[in-house]
Amino acid sequence: MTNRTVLVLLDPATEIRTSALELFTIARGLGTVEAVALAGVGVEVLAQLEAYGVESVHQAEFSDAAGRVVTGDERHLPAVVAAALAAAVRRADADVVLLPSSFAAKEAAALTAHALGAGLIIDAAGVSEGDDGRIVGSKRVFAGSWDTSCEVTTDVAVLTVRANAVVPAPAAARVNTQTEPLPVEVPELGVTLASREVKARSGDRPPLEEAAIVVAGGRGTDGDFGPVTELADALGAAVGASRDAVFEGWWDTYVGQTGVTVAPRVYIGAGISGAPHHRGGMQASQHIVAVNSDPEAPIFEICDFAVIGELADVLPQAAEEIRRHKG
Ligand SMILES: Cc1cc2nc3c(=O)[nH]c(=O)nc-3n(C[C@H](O)[C@H](O)[C@H](O)COP(=O)(O)OP(=O)(O)OC[C@H]3O[C@@H](n4cnc5c(N)ncnc54)[C@H](O)[C@@H]3O)c2cc1C
Repeated sequence: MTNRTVLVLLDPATEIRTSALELFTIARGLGTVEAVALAGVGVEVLAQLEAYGVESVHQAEFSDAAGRVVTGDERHLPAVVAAALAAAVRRADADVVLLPSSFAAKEAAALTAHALGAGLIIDAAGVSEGDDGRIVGSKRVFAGSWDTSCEVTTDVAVLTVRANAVVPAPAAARVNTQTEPLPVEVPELGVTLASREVKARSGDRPPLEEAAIVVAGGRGTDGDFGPVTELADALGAAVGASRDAVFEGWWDTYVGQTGVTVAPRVYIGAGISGAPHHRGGMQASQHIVAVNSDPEAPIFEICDFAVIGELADVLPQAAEEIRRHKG
């Protein structure tokens, strides 16, 4: 491992999400880890940064061109986040910037790379060091049909990394994280932020995009998502659906090429045929389990574990067994 500095975006600064812990875990394998926060971090956040081996945190302090302090929601606009990241890279002489793969973070990553003349990889499923010491991002493309490795040839590499790329793990030893103010001038935006609403997460289920396990139901449920949600809750999984199931009004969010793209550790598709449009949004999953009553269903061609059977029989049995093991 060469002596490089890796910056990780920490947004929000008030809590540490699993996606940030995954990025810190990846960053430790690449070099010295530092975080960039869009506000001051609290004691609890600092304790987690110490546990994950983050040597320092650059706490952005925004001001406008006239020197007035900026503390509003515009701090989260991609152009403003990019200004903070670029300032942090210049100050820390950093080599790598890691961000999660949310839509806003991808835009911020592109703007940061543009400002720094850096190489950019979006939606990496893994980040490593190549034989020549350069940063390599691996990703699945073309609806999961190709695995690619991209080497960054510029001095600075900016990458957004998909959720579940690694299992988050604390550092072998805690560090004493230093906090440092990072003065950032908010750029000329050309837009005015009218409102920003952070959506409350529904129930106890993880968000579909980030979940380590996803259970999805299709037309084969015939409108009864009870067995799907029962298994999901036994596993602590997110619930998804096929587009047809959503168009029938049986669920609200669908997985697929025109829906949400997921790449969990385990994807369970129940009563889903595995049409190309659906596969495009889930084929990058690490393990695919399919439950279908038709032995000829196309989803069986891409799954790791196939269950031929009625989902109303199979899923409750699986949920029961999981609850028993947990108990
Ligand atoms: C432009 C475009 C974009 C699209 N984008 C998407 C997208 O992003 N995501 C998406 O999902 N779809 C998308 N679609 C639709 C897609 O092509 C398929 O029509 C859809 O995915 C099929 O949904 P399904 O698998 O639930 O239904 P079906 O194809 O009808 O499959 C149902 C399956 O359930 C099985 N089954 C039936 N009863 C049972 C039972 N009791 N127990 C177990 N199994 C059972 C059947 O054997 C069958 O395999 C798109 C289509 C178009 C035209």
